[in-house]
Amino acid sequence: MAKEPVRVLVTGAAGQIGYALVPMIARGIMLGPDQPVILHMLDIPPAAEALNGVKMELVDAAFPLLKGVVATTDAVEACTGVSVAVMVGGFPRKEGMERKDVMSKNVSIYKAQASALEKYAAPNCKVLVVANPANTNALILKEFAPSIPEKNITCLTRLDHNRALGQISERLNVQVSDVKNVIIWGNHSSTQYPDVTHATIKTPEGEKPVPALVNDDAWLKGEFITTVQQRGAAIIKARKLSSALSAASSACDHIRDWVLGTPEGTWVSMGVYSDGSYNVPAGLIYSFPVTCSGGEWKIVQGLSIDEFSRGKLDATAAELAEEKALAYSCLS
Ligand SMILES: NC(=O)c1ccc[n+]([C@@H]2O[C@H](COP(=O)([O-])OP(=O)(O)OC[C@H]3O[C@@H](n4cnc5c(N)ncnc54)[C@H](O)[C@@H]3O)[C@@H](O)[C@H]2O)c1
Ligand SMILES: O=C(O)C[C@H](O)C(=O)O
Repeated sequence: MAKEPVRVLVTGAAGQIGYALVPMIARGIMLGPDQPVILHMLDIPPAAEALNGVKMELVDAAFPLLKGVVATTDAVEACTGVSVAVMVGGFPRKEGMERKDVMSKNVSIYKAQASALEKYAAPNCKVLVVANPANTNALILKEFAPSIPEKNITCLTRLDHNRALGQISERLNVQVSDVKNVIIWGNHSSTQYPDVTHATIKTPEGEKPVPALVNDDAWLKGEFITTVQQRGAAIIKARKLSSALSAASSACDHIRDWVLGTPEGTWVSMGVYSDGSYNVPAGLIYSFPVTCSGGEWKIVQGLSIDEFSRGKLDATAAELAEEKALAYSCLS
């Protein structure tokens, strides 16, 4: 029997990530090739005409899984009945800015949209915040939507996770699909900690640890980390626009794994509400290694954390605590 369509919200849908993301959702890349979808696209009035153009293109593409399109500038209409909400709406940084420089504009959007989601989305709606500063926008959304369970509010660090996989694959000249279990800890910012301590490569002789195969601690603790931390800035420098196709693809990966589950023996990185695991202060949205099953994520427990890693985990947590304080000062 054909499945009932799922309503998926994309905010900022007239923007560049939105333009890459909505066709991926309509093709089944986010929720699976047998899951029909109804797309809800929200943007602001100055972008209404462009948004309508995106809607026209979705109709023209005749996606078999696409059962309807709502294109609106009304947050209530956009949020009504959605089971997945991908929050991309906001303002991207420009060259030379840090992601937190867009804080004051973006956190107020997330405070306002929290209540529309809380009141009108389907019960158990899964929320993914993409817009920067992603962790702190997600935290503000959580705090101003107290009836949405905290486990349902997440932010995107899967792009950083995928960037780390890509860097290891290039360095070792192996297929990216053979690299797994990197970790992004902390903030989607230049203090994030891309960690390969527990990462492995699939080889004909079985799984081998990445640190032993790379065999260059200076690179792993230096250039590898800064390349991943600075990749967003490098894309902005090259494109004069922030990453879009990789962000859209990673957002699909994030929701797909959350809804459909992670493969056995594999974890991914998600920004989730900290419960104090790994001595990360509770009450921050922090990126952890997680596995997903039955539509729920779970933080991977018991990984060893050496002194180098401990310092990095704490530094990015400290930045998130600062961002939280700054966000509240912007809202007051
Ligand atoms: N977490 C990540 O990995 C990641 C990756 C790439 C980009 N980003 C962030 O995603 C966001 C979007 O990036 P983009 O390149 O698509 O930007 P963009 O400027 O092309 O698009 C953003 C869209 O949001 C809309 N918008 C603004 N305020 C809104 C509101 N209140 N409600 C609904 N829509 C609203 C704008 O009109 C615009 O159409 C930025 O904050 C960017 O920094 C995050
Ligand atoms: O870096 C940015 O500002 C955009 C995005 O967060 C990215 O990581 O590409």
